[in-house]
Amino acid sequence: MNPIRQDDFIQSIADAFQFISYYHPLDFIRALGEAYDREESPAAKDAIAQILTNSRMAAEGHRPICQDTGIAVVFLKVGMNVRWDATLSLQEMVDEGVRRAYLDPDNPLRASVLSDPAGARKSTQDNTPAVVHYEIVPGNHVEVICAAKGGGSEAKTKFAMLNPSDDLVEWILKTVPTMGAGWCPPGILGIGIGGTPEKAMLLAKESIMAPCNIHELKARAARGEKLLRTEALRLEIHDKVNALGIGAQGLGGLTTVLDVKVLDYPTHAANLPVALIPNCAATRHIHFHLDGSGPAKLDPPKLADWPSVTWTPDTESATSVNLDMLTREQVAAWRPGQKLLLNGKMLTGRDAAHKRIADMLARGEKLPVDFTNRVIYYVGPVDPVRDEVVGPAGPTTATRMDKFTRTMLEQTGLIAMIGKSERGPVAIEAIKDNKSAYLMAVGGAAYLVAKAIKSARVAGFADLGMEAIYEFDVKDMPVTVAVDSTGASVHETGPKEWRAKIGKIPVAVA
Ligand SMILES: O=C(O)C[C@H](O)C(=O)O
Repeated sequence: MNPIRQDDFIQSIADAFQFISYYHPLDFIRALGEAYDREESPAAKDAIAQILTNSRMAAEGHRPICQDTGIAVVFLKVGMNVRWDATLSLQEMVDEGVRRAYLDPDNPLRASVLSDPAGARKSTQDNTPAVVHYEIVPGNHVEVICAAKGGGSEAKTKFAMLNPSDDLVEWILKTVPTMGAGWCPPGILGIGIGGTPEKAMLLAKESIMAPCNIHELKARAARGEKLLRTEALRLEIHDKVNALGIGAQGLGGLTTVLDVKVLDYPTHAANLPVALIPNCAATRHIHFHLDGSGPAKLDPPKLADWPSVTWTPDTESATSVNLDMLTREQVAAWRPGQKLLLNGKMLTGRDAAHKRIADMLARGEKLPVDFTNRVIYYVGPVDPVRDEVVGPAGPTTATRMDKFTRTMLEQTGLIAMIGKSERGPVAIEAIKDNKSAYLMAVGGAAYLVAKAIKSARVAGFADLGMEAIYEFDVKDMPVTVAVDSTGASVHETGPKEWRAKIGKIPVAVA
């Protein structure tokens, strides 16, 4: 075997991260297309239609599926007979590939990675370092898996050290509803069972690198074939989680998970460790081998393989809203589930901007931006290229902004918010008290949403990069009223309604 050349390895990593930024795995797209066909909840079906349309647009335009282009995760299985023609370490080579991919001038990806996580939280600018997992295996080639894992789904990771006599499925069915919709369902659940706590976590992450194939398991079960314990668990958890009725984007519906993956490992007699890692609607990973014959060749999928679903704004039933003339009375009149098309100017801000605003207000300082009668969009966009005004710009998880909501509504003049997923009790109380509202856009439909943005400028906190405050001018940006001025929330009513409709399985729900 020829040695693996440093530049071939680096180029393969760079190509892989570019490729997965705009191509969903086809198995995932097929599973999502089948979920769309099956879905009976109108709100969930509309959300899946946006995700599918966005996916095809990203594949066509070679622009990111999601504004959160992820943290780079790489699994390497290195054959014991592999020889290298390289001077850099494996971590350094992976990081150089990630750097090239994320700084590619044709399709720059978002720099989401921050150093000093418990302190200054400063962008590393190029999304390095990657998180690399190594295994040394027999053989003379290198097997590589590259995944771009979004922060919203990582945030919903769960771990428990159960007692050996505890019911693992019961724990999962109690836990999934507590994860809300911030992990952007429909997606995949990865479950790692056994080993030690860190081993269970790694198994859960590794499990979601496999293709969606639960339909094959179902077919085998229907033929009466005997399934392995882990395969039977996959089927049981898949059906029972979907029976919870959480649905796409937590709006209530038939499909919450497209697949469930399980990997296990022997464990100590006193322990039953279990890790749960969800993968979002922007599931992105790719697998390839290197054997010294050159860089990896990645086959682009054909657009004809995407389901023929095309979402367009519903100008007939949706209410057009002029943000430039918006009044508190109009906001108070919106009702849960109402579809809106937003027009005019909005401000943006997410985690770092909210923290800084709260700190400035506490010190009695003047903010750089006037929020009076304005709407804020929780987003961290990708930088624009060519004729774009902004890159993909889908919503970020709103619950992280809950603790700032009362301050924003009562001290800045803000009148409404846009994000994704549910709001927690603290935010809902603040919304009710201030007769405000919370609107949701579809997480994972970032390129489609960005097409509604007609101009963008940084309005404050420029040093925060993608977390700066922007002003967007939008035309027909699609959102749904998720919490109205009375505190009614579609994320509570939707899943409850669909759980009752599906409701055949007696499960313990938190
Ligand atoms: O960082 C983002 O833009 C989104 C994040 O992945 C989230 O889902 O909250």
